[in-house]
Amino acid sequence: MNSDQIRKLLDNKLTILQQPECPNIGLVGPVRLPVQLEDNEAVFKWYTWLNTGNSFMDKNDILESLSQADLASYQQSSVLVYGDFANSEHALIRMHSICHTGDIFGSKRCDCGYQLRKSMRMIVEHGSGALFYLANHEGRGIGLFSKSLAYLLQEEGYDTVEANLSLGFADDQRSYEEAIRVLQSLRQKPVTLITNNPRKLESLRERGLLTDHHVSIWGDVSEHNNRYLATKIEKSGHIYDSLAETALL
Ligand SMILES: Nc1nc2c(ncn2[C@@H]2O[C@H](COP(=O)(O)OP(=O)(O)OP(=O)(O)O)[C@@H](O)[C@H]2O)c(=O)[nH]1
Repeated sequence: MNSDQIRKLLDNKLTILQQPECPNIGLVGPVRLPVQLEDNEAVFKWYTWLNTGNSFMDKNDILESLSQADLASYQQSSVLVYGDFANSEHALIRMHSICHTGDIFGSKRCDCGYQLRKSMRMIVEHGSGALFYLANHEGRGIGLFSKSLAYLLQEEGYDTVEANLSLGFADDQRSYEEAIRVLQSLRQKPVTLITNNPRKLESLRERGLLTDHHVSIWGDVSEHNNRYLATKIEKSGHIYDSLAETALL
């Protein structure tokens, strides 16, 4: 197959998202993705995206530069879409920040792995929604290497916020801008966010993308993560509600 044929095959699965004064984003999908969620199999529509870092990159530029771009060294974010996400009246979404230790290894030092699996089940049970998996958010945006250093400081008594600050970072370095652009390309109606984090809510609210409520997600509390969770509430302003109260008791 020659390169023209390859381009033709991929053409309608690759979309360029353009916005004034922002780099183009190449969005690929949907790719059919059957996923095992405990006893149930759910079929998601999976999209990945690439911030081209160059506002003039088009589909051809992206395809032509792929093999030289070393994309494996710079992880890409993606989104799992479920149901009739574009048109449904009510859709649940989760903006999930990557957590190598919690999501992949099942680390008990945080609640990330629990939140990832739980929110996927919630979206499927709800019938329509999307889980954004944000690959440049590791350690609240400080990266995996720095997160391991932060963990060592935490073992010496620092809390999550103090450890980030001591390494020269802000408490939370994350931006939701890219994910919001992708969200807007997939759905125009407001969404309900699964989160306890007021900064996530504010990022979407200021764009008029939110319904007037959110769904909280607390759980998997243990001796290993109770200080981490308490710091979220006490220092990062995570919303303490009846679900938090029950989970953290
Ligand atoms: N710096 C740092 N990051 C951590 C630590 N534990 C977990 N994380 C990161 O914290 C982030 C948690 O992401 P989320 O669960 O999406 O976000 P959240 O701010 O807790 O908000 P919600 O879960 O939506 O309420 C992930 O990027 C983890 O890698 C830690 O001890 N230090």
